[in-house]
Formats: sequence, structure tokens, C-alpha cells
Amino acid sequence: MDYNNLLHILSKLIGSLNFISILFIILGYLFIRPYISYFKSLRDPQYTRAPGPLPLPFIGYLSILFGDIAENNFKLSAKYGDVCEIEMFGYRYVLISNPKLLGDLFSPSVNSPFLRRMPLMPGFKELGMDKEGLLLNLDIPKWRHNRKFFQQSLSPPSFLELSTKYTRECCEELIEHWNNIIDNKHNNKHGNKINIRLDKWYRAFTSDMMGLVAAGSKEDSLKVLYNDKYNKTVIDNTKEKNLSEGETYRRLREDYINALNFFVFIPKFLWNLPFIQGQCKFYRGVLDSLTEFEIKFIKERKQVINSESSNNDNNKNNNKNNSKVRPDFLTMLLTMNKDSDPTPDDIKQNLREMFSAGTGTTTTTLCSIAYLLSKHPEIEKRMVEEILSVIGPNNPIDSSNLSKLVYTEAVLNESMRLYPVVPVTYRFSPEISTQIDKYRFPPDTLFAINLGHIHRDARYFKDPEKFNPDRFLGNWREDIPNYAFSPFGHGMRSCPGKNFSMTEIKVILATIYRKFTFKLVNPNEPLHLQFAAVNDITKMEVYIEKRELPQN
Ligand code: HEM
Repeated sequence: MDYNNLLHILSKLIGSLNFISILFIILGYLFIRPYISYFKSLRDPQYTRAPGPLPLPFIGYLSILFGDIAENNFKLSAKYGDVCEIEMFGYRYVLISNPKLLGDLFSPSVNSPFLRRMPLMPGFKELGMDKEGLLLNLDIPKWRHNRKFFQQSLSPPSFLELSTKYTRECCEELIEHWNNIIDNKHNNKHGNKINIRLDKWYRAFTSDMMGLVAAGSKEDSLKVLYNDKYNKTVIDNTKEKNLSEGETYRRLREDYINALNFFVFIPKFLWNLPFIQGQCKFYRGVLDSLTEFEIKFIKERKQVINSESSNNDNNKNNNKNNSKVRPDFLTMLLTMNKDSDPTPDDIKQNLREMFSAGTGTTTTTLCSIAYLLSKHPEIEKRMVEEILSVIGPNNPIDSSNLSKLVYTEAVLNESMRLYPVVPVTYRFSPEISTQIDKYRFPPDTLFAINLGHIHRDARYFKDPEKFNPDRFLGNWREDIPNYAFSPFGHGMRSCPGKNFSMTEIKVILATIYRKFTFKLVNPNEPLHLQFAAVNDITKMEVYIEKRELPQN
């Protein structure tokens, strides 16, 4: 049969197809597509395929639709080993659970081919994150530029001092509210025990704290929570009508996290379905309002900075200490970046990521610490003894004390080992093929690093399920293999907020735990974590008690 005949037969066949048959052919193709690519990859002589389950039609792997991705990753590694493979997000998704195999992916080299976290997905564009900020930025020159200024903005001693001061202020406010709740007998429904939602309090706390640290805006989340639940005498009819700017921003950011999860995890072809369309429209509205709010806010700050610097130029006797501009993260971003004179648009995503990456992560970490300490009172006692001996029962904490809180830091590290906020992180290279162990993967493979699984692997941690802060004392950095403990990731895309977070959390633990102790209301329940982009605490009920301090 010649070529023309073949074309003729094909065109006749296509002409005879009706809409239903075409639909069936398309669906049939989509149904078998994962198998075609699966069997093709098995026969490709250039590359290898790691063990893993057969893909499912349409979705590739069930955990996209059901269950917790982090938990499913955990089970996959337990079943298939240190390197295993599934289909996810339309990509070959290789899960790695052995720190010895992470050298290339976690490379600290500026020329690493793994500077991207994930491939471009439609949701990233919708969120404006594919070319902005850090987290999902795929534009490498832009990401480098942002990363440099993000990191520099977090490091000046004046910034760290100010953020410690703001954290202490928020702790003092929290302590005052909790004292009021405990002292107020009307709230006491459980005999001598006061039952609180610790997750809600810490969420409000980190929101106020990050509001101050990032943009100098006090959000009043703690006050709102206290007044709503405990201070019934305050009747605020204007509450819904006249939200403070801080509270409006806080609510927008809360919705933003949901928008982020929506656009990242719901495939684009579903956005226009009737029952999802409304949600999509709502989240687009949230993104627009948030952008409008941030641009206005950044413009105002820029004006203040510019007018102060032109006054300073005119006034040679100027005293810098009289500056009205707070040295918070936003000011740092604007002033450190002066040579390139950043526009509000350049900066807004960095500011947004400071909030979104800083509040939920800290809340979950604080709750996991409270959970573990309430189950291990002897460890809590030892931590509080250290806090009291280094700082005393009432003195304010300053940065010079923090390095002496060695056991407190070990408690923090051990909690992050057992409950890492980011149990899986990703690396991706569209450019090169990658050799991992005995497997060779093509470009465009998505590598998922199974941090949560590695943290509980008996090969690297003796009695891995045991809460034992002692493993983080002494020369632990030499004892634990490279990359086996990675609560902040590693390499060029590791967490730029690491030092800042460690400092903040230690300040919070030292300030709060010398005043209060928490007991779980349901001690037999597991920690309620839900994984979306990170592990988020969904509920934590505790009895709160004032700590009885030893009399001097
Ligand atoms: C307990 C607190 C925190 C934990 C456990 C945490 C953990 C992490 C982890 C595991 C990553 C991914 C690292 C990798 O892939 O190698 C990350 C990335 C990131 N974190 Fe954090 N983080 C915390 C707090 C913060 C704070 C306070 C900020 C902001 C000041 C922040 C900003 C970021 C940003 C911007 C990235 C993306 C970096 C990039 O892609 O270049 N994080 N974080």
C-alpha cells in the first residue's frame, strides 16, 4: 500500500468518526498514556527506572487525590527502598530516602544544575510565583537576585536585635492574656484547669510577631483572639465594618495560604468546573486584594525612606538614631537593594514569603514542641532548669544569653527531627540527566527528598521514634551523617530564615516556658498535622497552668 492510499484510508476513517467516538479515543489515550510512558521508560536503554508501583490512569498516583502526600511518601520508601519512583503532577517523581544520595541535589555550588525546586505548573503562574520571590521562582537570575537581598535583609545586627525585641513584646502580651484567662474564674470550666486551643494562640502570636518583624505593622491578632473568646465585656460593633489595616492584611494572608494550596494542588483543567469556579474566582480576588494592599504599603514606606534620606542629605548634623524608619525586613529590602532601586512589584513577593514561610512553620514547630514536652515532663523540667539558670525567672532575654541555651536548642532540634514542618522538599533540573545510586534519570525528572523518613531512620538515629534531645548535645554535627538532619533543607535553596527562626523560637521557649506549662487534653491522640505545601497543625487542645517556680 502506498503512502497516498494510507492517507486516503485515514482521512475516510477520521471523517466517519462522530463526537462520541472522538471523545472515547481521547479518554482512551489519556487512560493508557501513563502506561505508555511507564513501559517506554522501562525499555529506554539510556535511562533506568527505580522500583515503584504501576501508575494509575489519569492521575498517576493516588496520593494526589487522597491522603497525606508526606505520609504516602513515607510508606512508599518503606515498601520500595531508598530510591523509588511514581508518576506525579505529570512527571517522573523520584523519591529519595537516603542522605548519602543527596550530594548533587543539595549541592551548595552556585553552578548546581538543581537550582530549581519544581517544574513550571499552571498554578505558579496564577500565583505570580514563577518569576517572583524565592519559593517557586524558576527564573534563576531573578531568584539569585532576590535570594541575595532576602538573606542580606535578615542578617544585620540591628534587624536581629529589633526582631528579638518584637518577639519579646509579643511574648509579654501573650503571657498577660494567659494570666488573665487563668486568673478569671468565670472562664474556668474544668476545675482548676484552663483549656485552650494552643494552635490558635500560637498562630495569632506568630502573625503579630511576623507583622512587626516584617513590616512594622501590629496586627492585633492576639488581642482579637482574647477579646473574641474571653473578654465578653468588650463589645465591638464596628469589628466587621472597620477592620484595622493590620487585621485586614492578616485575614488576606490567611486566605492567601488557601489560595496557594488551591492553585498548586488543584489541576488547572478543574478550575472552570461549575462547583470549583466560584472558589477559583474568590482566590483570584484574594490575590488581587493582597497585591493592592502590599503595593500601597510598600509605596508608603518607600516615600518615608526617601523623604528621610533627602532630609539627611540637607542636614549634615543628622543623628541616625533619630530615624523614624524602623529597621524591619521591609526597610532592609528597600534600602539594601538601593542600587537597583526596587519597585514595589519587585519586593512584594519577598515580603509575602517572609510572612507565609515564617508564620505557619513557627506555629507548627511550637506546637510539636508543646506536644512532645507534655508527654515528657522530665525533659521539660530539664529545659526549664536551664532557662532559669541562664536567664532567671523574670529577666528579659537578649541575644547574648541565647547561645547558652544548649539543652533548649537540643529540644528544638529533636522536635524538628520527629516533626519536620517540611517533610518533603523538591529539586528539579530540565537540563541534565542525573545518576542516583544505580539509576540514571532523564532531564525533567522531579526529585522528592524524603526528609521526614530520613529523620526517623534507625541507620542514622538510634531509637529513632524516641524523643531524646540528648542526641543533639556535644559534637552531634560530627556524629549525624551529612544531610540526615535537614529541618531547613540544604544547599543553594535551603531555608534563608534558618538562623532567624532558631533565634526566635529559642526566645519564645525561654520566655513562655518559665511562666507556663501545658498538658494535653487528649494525651492519646496523635499530633494533628495536615500536609499541603508544609505540615500544618490543625488542632491542639491543652490545659494551661502557671508554672510554680522554686522559691529562691
Ligand atoms: C521553623 C521554621 C522554619 C522551617 C522549619 C523552615 C524550613 C524550610 C525548608 C525545609 C525549606 C526548603 C529548603 C530546601 O528545599 O532545601 C525552606 C525554604 C524557605 N524558607 Fe523556611 N523554614 C522556617 C522558617 C522560615 C522563615 C521565618 C522564613 C522567612 C524569614 C523562611 C523563608 C523561606 C524561604 C523564602 C524559602 C525558599 C528558599 C528558596 O527557594 O530559595 N522560612 N524553609
